[in-house]
Amino acid sequence: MSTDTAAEPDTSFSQRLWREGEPTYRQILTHPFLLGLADGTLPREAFRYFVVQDSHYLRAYSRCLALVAGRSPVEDAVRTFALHAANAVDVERELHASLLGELGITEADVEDAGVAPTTLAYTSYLTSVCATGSWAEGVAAVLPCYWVYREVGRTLVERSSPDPLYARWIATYGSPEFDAVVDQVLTVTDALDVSATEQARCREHFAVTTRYEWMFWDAAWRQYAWPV
Ligand SMILES: Cc1ncc(CN)c(N)n1
Repeated sequence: MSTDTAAEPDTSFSQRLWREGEPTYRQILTHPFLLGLADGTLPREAFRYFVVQDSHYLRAYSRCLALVAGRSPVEDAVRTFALHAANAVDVERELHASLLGELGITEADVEDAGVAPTTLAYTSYLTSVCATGSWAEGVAAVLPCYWVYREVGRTLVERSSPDPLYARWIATYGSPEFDAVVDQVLTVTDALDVSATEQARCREHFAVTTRYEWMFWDAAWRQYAWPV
């Protein structure tokens, strides 16, 4: 195990990663996009932007999961990430297909909208870490995408939203099925055998991709487009 686990024997690796993202996570919970989603006041245009960009994001994300699966030295983890690359993203794709349909957005509209700056920055970062970092770095980089959404889902699901579309989005991430998917990845994370140097890099990736999660909602809220 890592050289610095002895310093914190009762703290799991995933909990140490979470600490790096926690200040950002607290700001995520009070972001106007999520407050609006929960109370039903989120403008449709912001939600449309989000769903379209998330379609682009998930295409890149499933490739990142396939990269993480292929680079795993642990067979169980190969299976977990390969299944997630196919199935877990499928579940979200189904959600998107139904949301896109109800919002009147076609596949052609998604293509025409193109990849917005924040989506490109986030997916480029993920792809580069998953392709060129160590296996553990890849796991740490993809983890906030699972974990932040689960925590947001858990927080919002009790009160849900008066808007049925927003309620459906909340229900997906607050569901026991999504919970189980995230638990699988946390199990892999806590079994990682990482040196102190690698742990530091993992913590940095976790902090960065948690910030990108905030930025992704913020870009939708502002409908941030290429300035030139
Ligand atoms: C940007 C983003 N981050 C996370 C998730 C949840 N897998 C998502 N669908 N999109």
